Amino acid sequence: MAPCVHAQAPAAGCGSATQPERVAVWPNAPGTMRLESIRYSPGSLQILNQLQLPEHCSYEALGSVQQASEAIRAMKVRGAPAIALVGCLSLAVELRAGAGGPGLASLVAFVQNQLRLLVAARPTAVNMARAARDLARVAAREAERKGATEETVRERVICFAEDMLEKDLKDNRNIGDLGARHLLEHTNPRGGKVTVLTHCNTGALATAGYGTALGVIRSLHEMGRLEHTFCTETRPYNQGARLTAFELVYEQIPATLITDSMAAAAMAHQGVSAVVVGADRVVANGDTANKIGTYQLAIVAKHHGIPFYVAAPSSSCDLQLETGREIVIEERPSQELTDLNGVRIAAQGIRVWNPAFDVTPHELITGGIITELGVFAPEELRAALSASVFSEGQTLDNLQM
Ligand SMILES: CSC[C@H]1O[C@H](OP(=O)(O)O)[C@H](O)[C@@H]1O
Repeated sequence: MAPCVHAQAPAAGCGSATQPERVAVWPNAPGTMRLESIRYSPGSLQILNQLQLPEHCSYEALGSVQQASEAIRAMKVRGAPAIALVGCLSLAVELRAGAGGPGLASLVAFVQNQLRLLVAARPTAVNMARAARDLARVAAREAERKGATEETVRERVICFAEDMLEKDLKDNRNIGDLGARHLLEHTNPRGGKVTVLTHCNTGALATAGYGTALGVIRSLHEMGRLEHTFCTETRPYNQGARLTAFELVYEQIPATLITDSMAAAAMAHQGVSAVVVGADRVVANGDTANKIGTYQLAIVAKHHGIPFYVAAPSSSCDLQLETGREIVIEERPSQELTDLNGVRIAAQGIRVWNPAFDVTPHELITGGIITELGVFAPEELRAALSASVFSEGQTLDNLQM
């Protein structure tokens, strides 16, 4: 089968642990380079194993949906957009290898079953569920078309999955630029520059590239308007200390790592202009599920009168849920909290609660919700999105796949 026109060429590695090798250059951004969490070419999918960052930079091939589902559940690859991309591209690899069938009906059923497996891996982020609904619809509609063959069904699903890569990168560029401009207009830049505090990892390691909240920081830096970044370590998985710090150092963006417990003091004494975080699921009223610790950052930002922004593509929005109370919050193994690099740090016998996310009420998102379509107040989101990108109908939860 001929590859869809936009398949990515395989890229170089990411070099040594401390000095990662430079890889593809951002479109329209002279001089900056990017890390790649995902490497894809027709029939081949590799992920950067993020459990080993920042010490070791190694790519792992994923040849099946089962392997992708295991890698997502283990958080070798994480980040709402990256999870959806890896899930869908793993299905594309399987289909190109001839999996599924024989016959149109069994091929469509195979696609639906594989997508269910991927959606179940991590339930809070909506991106995989949204992509699964869309891909299942693409497969079913092609199979119903007069003259359809197994080949055409495979090709339609593969092209849809490959399209997602380019779209995510383009969306992140828009999120970065729109968010940077809004932030500069709505805060009081000292000397024309702003200081931003961010949480978890929302950069190239959580997406197809550039990032969402970290994309805003990249755009500010590219405009010469970023004074400084504070990134929180983001216990217990340490996405900030291990991944965001890695990206910021890699691109020589001025930044300081702080513990999660230092965030209030940083907002009180370090001239923070704005807080910008990512999202795993933004619902219709603007309530947002994001990495655990986000909710308290929003409370502290409100106390200090610092604008609090959520940056997320429309693919992270779920208008079929009215409020954040409906969002399923993933709970993760206690070892992620009791152990550090395989060494136990918590007292034996202590009970553990380890929710991977919390929900920030829309009232605390005072800066706005930055999407690729624009920056919206929470109360504007539903109208802004439902007109432009959301095909209503099938709900995400009861995927009739
Ligand atoms: C653009 S990534 C969005 C989101 O995903 C991260 O969660 P995880 O690392 O557990 O997959 C974090 O909540 C980011 O804000």
